[in-house]
Amino acid sequence: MKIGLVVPAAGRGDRLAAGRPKAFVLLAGEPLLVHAVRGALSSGVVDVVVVVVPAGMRDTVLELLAPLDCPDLRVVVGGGERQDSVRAGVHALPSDVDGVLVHDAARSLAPPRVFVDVVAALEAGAVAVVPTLAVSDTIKRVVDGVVVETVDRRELAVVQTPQGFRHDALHAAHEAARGAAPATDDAGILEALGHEVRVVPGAPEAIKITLPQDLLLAEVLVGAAPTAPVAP
Ligand SMILES: Nc1ccn([C@@H]2O[C@H](COP(=O)(O)OP(=O)(O)OP(=O)(O)O)[C@@H](O)[C@H]2O)c(=O)n1
Ligand SMILES: C[C@](O)(CO)[C@H](O)COP(=O)(O)O
Repeated sequence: MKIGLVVPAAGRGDRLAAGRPKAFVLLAGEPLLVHAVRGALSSGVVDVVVVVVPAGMRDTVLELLAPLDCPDLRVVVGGGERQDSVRAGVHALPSDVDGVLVHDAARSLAPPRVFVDVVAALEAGAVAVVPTLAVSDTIKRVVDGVVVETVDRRELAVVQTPQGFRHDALHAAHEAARGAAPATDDAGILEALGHEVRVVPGAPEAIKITLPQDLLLAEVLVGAAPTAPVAP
């Protein structure tokens, strides 16, 4: 399959409040976006890269990503919501792409193994694939300050990116969702149309860097990453 990668990186990062758009905040001396794209390329499964950026940042991104040797790099400007940015990215893909990986710049430490697993599921025939982790806390539904239910966490999953889709299905779903209330992930848009969404194992280090404490954790995780292959 020919695989396109769409990286939404056009968010403001209000919750991180780092004084610049989040994708350009430094982690171990490099922008979050560079970590995210490098991780995806290391998987060896990506043929085309579309990065979706804030207005005015196109040249900066081309310069930042030049050393990574992206196979076919396109940079487009995003929209007001994540969903608008992903749609702009999907529109920038060449029509001969078969499968699409949508991967948040904010999940900078997603390991190459997850990209490989998501693409393998697409190649096995899935229309939509998400990496998930089990929930480790007890989860309750709370209404007006009162617990109304303890949810069975065995049925719950934390959902990450990269999320993988058949190109035609993702394009059609994003078109159908134009103008609707924004979804928090792309799989949700396909679910709403009745598509089956498969799961593969996520990765604990693929945290979404959202709050200042997430960036601190990411610094620790980068420092803990092995720099050489680990002997069996
Ligand atoms: N209009 C938007 C909003 C978000 N994103 C991207 O979507 C990913 C997940 O979004 P989130 O972590 O919520 O980022 P922000 O919207 O930047 O965060 P905040 O809500 O704190 O401003 C990020 O890589 C972000 O850059 C985007 O491309 N376009
Ligand atoms: C797509 C996502 O990363 C999956 O967990 C998440 O839904 C993005 O959410 P955000 O509220 O836009 O950060």
